[in-house]
Amino acid sequence: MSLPSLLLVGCGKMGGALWQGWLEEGLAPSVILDRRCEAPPAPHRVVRSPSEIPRGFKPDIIILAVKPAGMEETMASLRPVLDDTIVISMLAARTIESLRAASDGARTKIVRAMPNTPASIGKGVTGVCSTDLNEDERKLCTTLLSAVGDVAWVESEALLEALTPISGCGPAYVFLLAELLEKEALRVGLPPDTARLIARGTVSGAGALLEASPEESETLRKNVTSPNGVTAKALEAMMAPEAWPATMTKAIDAAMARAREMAS
Ligand SMILES: NC(=O)C1=CN([C@@H]2O[C@H](COP(=O)(O)OP(=O)(O)OC[C@H]3O[C@@H](n4cnc5c(N)ncnc54)[C@H](OP(=O)(O)O)[C@@H]3O)[C@@H](O)[C@H]2O)C=CC1
Ligand SMILES: O=C(O)[C@@H]1CCC=N1
Repeated sequence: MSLPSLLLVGCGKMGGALWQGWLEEGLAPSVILDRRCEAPPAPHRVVRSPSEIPRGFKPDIIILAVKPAGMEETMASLRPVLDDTIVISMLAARTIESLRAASDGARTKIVRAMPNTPASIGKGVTGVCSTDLNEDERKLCTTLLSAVGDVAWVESEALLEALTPISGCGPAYVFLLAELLEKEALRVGLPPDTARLIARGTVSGAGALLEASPEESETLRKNVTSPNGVTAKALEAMMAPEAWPATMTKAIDAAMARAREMAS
């Protein structure tokens, strides 16, 4: 598939995950700008600073994946290549308005997106929002983002902010579950190799079943829970109102509050 020329700015945890996912699909960015990126130089070009962007290189789409606090500085350094581009910002908590202000009057369309790291294996979920794009540009962004997983366009930035603690942060909660299961496996006496194998295998197997099955997650949970059996006892502890349900609400609220702090 051929795509417009792509400049990936920031190739760390998230930018690197997108890059890996795109590479698998044969959609490598033309140029990657990152001070540390260790990506092999072909088929794309890796540069360490905007001054090293090849003369004459004209990106159509710029993927911004730097830390939120570095947004203004990065946008200012990109000003020479910003005109007539679509900037897709992956930054948490930075509004379209702030990105537009940082673009210093450039003729650029701004898209705000919230991906997640399973993009590196084509299993990401990306929320997207923009009011700047025409139909073709929207399709183009969908093509690019759907190469690394599912894409959900949302109507407003408020909704993008609402999905950030669910899907953007969500993989961390699942990895924490794997960590905790492994610790419990060790605590109840399993050898380390076995503890690791069964904890990771359980989380990844359940995720794969969830993906493959048409059933609701609730049904899949109930399928494991034999009446009056052992799972029921474990879930009684986890599903008590003050346990996981309350913790999850508290966690999502805390993440949203932090995003509001970072935006101000
Ligand atoms: N990690 C995740 O799971 C997710 C992250 N995001 C968003 O993605 C963005 C990036 O996060 P993450 O990948 O975790 O961060 P990282 O710090 O891992 O990656 C950012 C990379 O960009 C480099 N960089 C920053 N500014 C410049 C610059 N001006 N010139 C060259 N290189 C630069 C950084 O180098 P250096 O370290 O030297 O500054 C670093 O290598 C954040 O805004 C975050 O909100 C969104 C969804 C999920
Ligand atoms: O933790 C963060 O701020 C970023 C945004 C979503 C996932 N990581």
